Amino acid sequence: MLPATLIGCSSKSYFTADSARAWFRIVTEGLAATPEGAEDVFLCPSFPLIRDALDALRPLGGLVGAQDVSRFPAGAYTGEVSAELLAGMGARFVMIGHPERVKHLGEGPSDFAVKAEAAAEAGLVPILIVGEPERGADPEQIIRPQIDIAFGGISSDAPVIVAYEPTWAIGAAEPAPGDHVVGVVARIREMLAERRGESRVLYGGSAGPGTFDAIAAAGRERGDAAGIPDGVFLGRAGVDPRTFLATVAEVRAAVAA
Ligand SMILES: O=C(CO)COP(=O)(O)O
Repeated sequence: MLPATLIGCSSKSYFTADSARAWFRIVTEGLAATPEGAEDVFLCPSFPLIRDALDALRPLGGLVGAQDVSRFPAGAYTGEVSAELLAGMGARFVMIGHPERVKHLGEGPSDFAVKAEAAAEAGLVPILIVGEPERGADPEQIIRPQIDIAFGGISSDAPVIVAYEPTWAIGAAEPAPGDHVVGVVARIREMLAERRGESRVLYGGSAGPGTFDAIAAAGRERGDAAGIPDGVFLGRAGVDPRTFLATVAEVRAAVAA
């Protein structure tokens, strides 16, 4: 079973050994002081930090994901990190389809499909990042194929997470407007309802304190509960441990309200 709410951070390539140590210390202290611990929290750090992330978060019920996975099985693939290794270590998630991997590493939909398959085969849950590349592009037309292609090779029973991250809102001055997010998340849920397995939908893209509240308020205003995501997926803001803790507190309060 996937947690009902998920508040996560992809630390991308931001952490140094020292800043990661500080993050784990501050975040685990903060979460340990809450009744929920880390039961709704996950971190996708760089590969070398996966063990530290597991040691820090798992005792509090938190989950750990990887930012990428090899398309190959364990074997003679120098530099690769197999899904089997990640799963065996205790990781639960693998990010797939992030626009930064498209832009900087030339990945595309066929890579995402192969990686989702490798992940699911090892029992890892793919976190598929979807979203329109430019402001104004039709999210409906873009996201449906992203989901269909990436999940085309995995069983309909496999659990999946979709993070709605419009490319224009990643690394931007502000997140996508709440009203826009609500409309797209509701559609993504309809697309995922065609699958048999469990799914969660998150929002990411310059998310931080205030983002989930704004989306939830827009959802209530539209009377569209299905448009409110199951949580948020932070980049930059989450790399600051105190901002991450503030976001966790905000989402928990909003969900409980
Ligand atoms: O890409 C992201 C998470 O996957 C979001 O990054 P930022 O929050 O830094 O825009």
